[in-house]
Amino acid sequence: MSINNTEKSYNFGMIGLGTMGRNLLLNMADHGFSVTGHDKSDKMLALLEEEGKAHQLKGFAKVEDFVGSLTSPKTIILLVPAGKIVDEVIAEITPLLSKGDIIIDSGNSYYADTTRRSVALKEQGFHFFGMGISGGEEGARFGPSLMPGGDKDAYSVVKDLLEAVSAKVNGEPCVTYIGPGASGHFVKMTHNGIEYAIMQLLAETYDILKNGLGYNNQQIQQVFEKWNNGRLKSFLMEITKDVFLFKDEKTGNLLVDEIKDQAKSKGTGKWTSQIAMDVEIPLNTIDASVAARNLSKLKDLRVELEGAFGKAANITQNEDFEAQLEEAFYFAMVSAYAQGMHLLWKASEEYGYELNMAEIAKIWRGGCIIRAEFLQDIYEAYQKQPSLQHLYQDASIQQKLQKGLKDTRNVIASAISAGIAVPCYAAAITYFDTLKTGRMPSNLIQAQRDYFGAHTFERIDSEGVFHAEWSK
Ligand SMILES: NC(=O)C1=CN([C@@H]2O[C@H](COP(=O)(O)OP(=O)(O)OC[C@H]3O[C@@H](n4cnc5c(N)ncnc54)[C@H](OP(=O)(O)O)[C@@H]3O)[C@@H](O)[C@H]2O)C=CC1
Ligand SMILES: O=C(CO)[C@H](O)[C@H](O)COP(=O)(O)O
Repeated sequence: MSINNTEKSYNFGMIGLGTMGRNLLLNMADHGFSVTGHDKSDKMLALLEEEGKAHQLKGFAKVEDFVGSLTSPKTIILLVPAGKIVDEVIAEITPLLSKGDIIIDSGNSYYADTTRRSVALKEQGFHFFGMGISGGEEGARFGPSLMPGGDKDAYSVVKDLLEAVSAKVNGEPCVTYIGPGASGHFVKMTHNGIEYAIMQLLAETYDILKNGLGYNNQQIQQVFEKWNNGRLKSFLMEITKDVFLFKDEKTGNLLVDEIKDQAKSKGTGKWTSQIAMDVEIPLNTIDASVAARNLSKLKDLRVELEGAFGKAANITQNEDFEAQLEEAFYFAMVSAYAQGMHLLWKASEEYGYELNMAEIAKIWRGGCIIRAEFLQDIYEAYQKQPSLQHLYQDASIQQKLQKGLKDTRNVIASAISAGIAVPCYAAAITYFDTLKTGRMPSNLIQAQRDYFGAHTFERIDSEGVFHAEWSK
């Protein structure tokens, strides 16, 4: 059965019309592209009913009709749940496609799956690329940040479409060709790792304000609102401040107070930490945010241990505490972005992604969940020094970190003294302190390894490896 079918052919097709696919399809239609959709359920019918009059939308309930309606090269974007569904959809459509046709997986697919799919589809003569998308429902509808990576020839076919539908900052589209292979999905995964850390930092700040300083939700909203008018301006700060005033229809209370303190996840944050471990890049702040979601799930154990050890105390505040907290947030936020960029720097080398770090920062300035004023600073840092290993090496960022360091230490020490859990803040300062330690105590680790396992050690004064008979 076809829906709103005509004899017309369509240039781009979307499979998966849920939160993201539906909105991106509407966005494409808004920009005058001739598009059609398909979903395994009857979502196309609902979409046509709601939006069909206002938009030139077509849809097909049968995948054969959907594929058949596309002009060549047939170009299909997938926005279905990541994992085996992507393989199932690819297996369903490839017999209906011809060599040279293009498949774009825009879901949050695991980068190694994208590498596997790229190789397999290339062997079959298809063009394939993995494209990260960020911006949620609103972004997909009115301008997301897009991270396409893989087959460059295929990118040239969809470049105009992607540039048209993406968010714009200073008139420039928030999309760029990221690089070969699974680089698009790797960059999106890293984006989400940073997202986890910033979200957790906002949550820890809420805890400090609420339980440390005794602020109510309105007061917390005001703090975030004030910060959002300054250098901390970001999409996550913006939406978080709104949460504190949102009323629950059911109880009439503020909804935030009615929500369970157990955070869920779909995996991208965990993958970021796992892969960073594989390529030996430390992501202390991001790792702490992944672990914090897991800690949140241990509700019964947390309640039991609160009974045994007691609740956190108040923070004895001085009048500057709020301003110091702003410095601490800035400091910790920088660590999250710096760690993500450091991972990308390493991945570029390790996997041959040839990443342009400035361009990545540039396309994250708009449309995506981690868009923030600070991304302009990151963009400028990598523009000045394209091969910069770490953001902390940038002189202007060094100056800002140095300025807030004393306040940052004071805030984190005060929270820790009061027993308020600040895993990301603590990780941020520890990460910084370790990175600026010229001689770490790791000589002792090597001595221990050699003592119990004859793993050998290296000496400062001579080349080569050595072993000592420690127990003699
Ligand atoms: N939501 C977000 O903010 C973001 C999501 N993403 C990623 O984008 C992808 C899509 O996410 P989202 O839109 O939120 O997910 P949804 O679950 O809202 O939408 C997915 C759609 O795909 C449909 N679907 C499932 N299997 C098939 C199939 N075999 N053939 C055709 N359609 C199918 C689903 O139908 P049914 O419901 O009937 O199963 C559903 O309508 C995911 O990988 C997600 O991680 C990326 C960025 C942001
Ligand atoms: O990609 C996204 C935002 O950028 C998705 O919203 C993703 O689902 C968020 O991750 P999680 O569900 O693990 O919190």
